[in-house]
Amino acid sequence: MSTRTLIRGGLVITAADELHADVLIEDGRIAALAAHGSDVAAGWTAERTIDATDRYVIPGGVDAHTHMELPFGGTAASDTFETGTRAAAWGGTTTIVDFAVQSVGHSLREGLDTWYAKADGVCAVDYAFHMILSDVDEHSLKEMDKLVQEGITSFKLFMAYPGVFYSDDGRILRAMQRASGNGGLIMMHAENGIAIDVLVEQALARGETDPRYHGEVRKALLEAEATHRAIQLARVAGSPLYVVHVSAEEAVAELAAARDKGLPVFGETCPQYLFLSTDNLAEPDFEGAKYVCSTPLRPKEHQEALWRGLRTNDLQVVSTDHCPFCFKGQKELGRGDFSKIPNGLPGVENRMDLLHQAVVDGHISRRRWIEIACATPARMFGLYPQKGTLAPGADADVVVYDPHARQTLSAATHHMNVDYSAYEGRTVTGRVESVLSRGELVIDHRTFTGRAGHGSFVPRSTCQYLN
Ligand SMILES: NC(=O)NCCC(=O)O
Ligand SMILES: [Zn+2]
Ligand SMILES: [Zn+2]
Repeated sequence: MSTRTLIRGGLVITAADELHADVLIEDGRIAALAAHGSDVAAGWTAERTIDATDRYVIPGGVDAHTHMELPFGGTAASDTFETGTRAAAWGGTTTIVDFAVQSVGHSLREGLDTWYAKADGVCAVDYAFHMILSDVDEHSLKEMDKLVQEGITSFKLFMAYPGVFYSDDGRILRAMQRASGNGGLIMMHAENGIAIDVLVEQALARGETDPRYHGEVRKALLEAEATHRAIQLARVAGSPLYVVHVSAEEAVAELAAARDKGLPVFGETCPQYLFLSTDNLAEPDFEGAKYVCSTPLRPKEHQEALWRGLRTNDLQVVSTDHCPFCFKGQKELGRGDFSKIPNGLPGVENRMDLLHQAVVDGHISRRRWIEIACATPARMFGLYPQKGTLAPGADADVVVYDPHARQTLSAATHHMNVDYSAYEGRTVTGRVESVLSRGELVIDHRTFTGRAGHGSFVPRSTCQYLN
């Protein structure tokens, strides 16, 4: 049976356009858009009408970098696929791309099947997977081809974390060569992990154990060096490259120089690098542990380069790298030794609001907000135009957004399964009011009306951002 929903009276914003239009949804897809008051829109009827007067009507957010339940440092990220996708819905994100993990000594298949099982039947919104390569060998290189066919079209490699996820340059080059043949996109955690481990050892030997030293040893120059090296390896392999969680001004400069040469090199940053800094890492009484992630938070001066990169398109995507660990019992594992603090910050619920605040603050335009948070991640990872835009035929993943509401971000009110907010007490302008996922209301005027299991796995095509 056909179900029709009408969203009346809002300002529709996509990466390409802003239009005062009504949106007709039928059978989980956008059926049509028509100007308010037009004969076409006036003729529409529906079982359900949502009043979006004085509201924005925007595509559901696409968060291309999350880690639900990621095992890390002897513990695991505290959001499950159930709690994490519910929090995503609250924050106006209707698609996540999470990272399935290949463990050393195991196949990609085993890792991917573990992630399918974790997510199956529990997600509130749609999800897709990238694959983390931790053990590049002949077998896993062949498996990459099969995964691309299966809709897992991007592969993350780590120049950091020796002994865990780390790949040396030879393995990275081989994976890039394979990706250049099968259409996969290589995503890079670009930090010189071998050098960082030396600096960690030396810092601890000097008794420098507080969280702030996490930021000091993970030097901006070592992010820039790894970014430069990854770009050169990708050139040699003839593959495109997407650098994840860029935080250092010097790394942005490497990306900009590569892009000036016309190379297919892309960069992602995250809200924590745009809004937080080493000042947070230096908070007393071990509070700085809440802000330990890698790449690390940088001194405030780096933020302007990130905003500029987002405006000039040297950075294309803002994802969260959502990887929450509770302060109690998880971050605390690193009391007395910063290198034992599990790395990662919560944020899947906050991204759309923080980026709207960036619109209010004049860093980016409204359309650029939608471009970096919805449209480009969808195109970068082969989900467009099913996701990331509002156009006939697209999935009806729609957010009704109140641009005037004021809210104070806090662990007391957020829905992520983590006992602190990285943005505690920060007041932002703008708030998600209602959210549809494939035409189903999952947030209805600030009430969760979704269900675990509504979210489906979405196979992806290859990168659509190259041309
Ligand atoms: N980013 C972070 O600190 N934790 C998650 C793992 C990663 O993305 O490197
Ligand atoms: Zn990473
Ligand atoms: Zn990550």
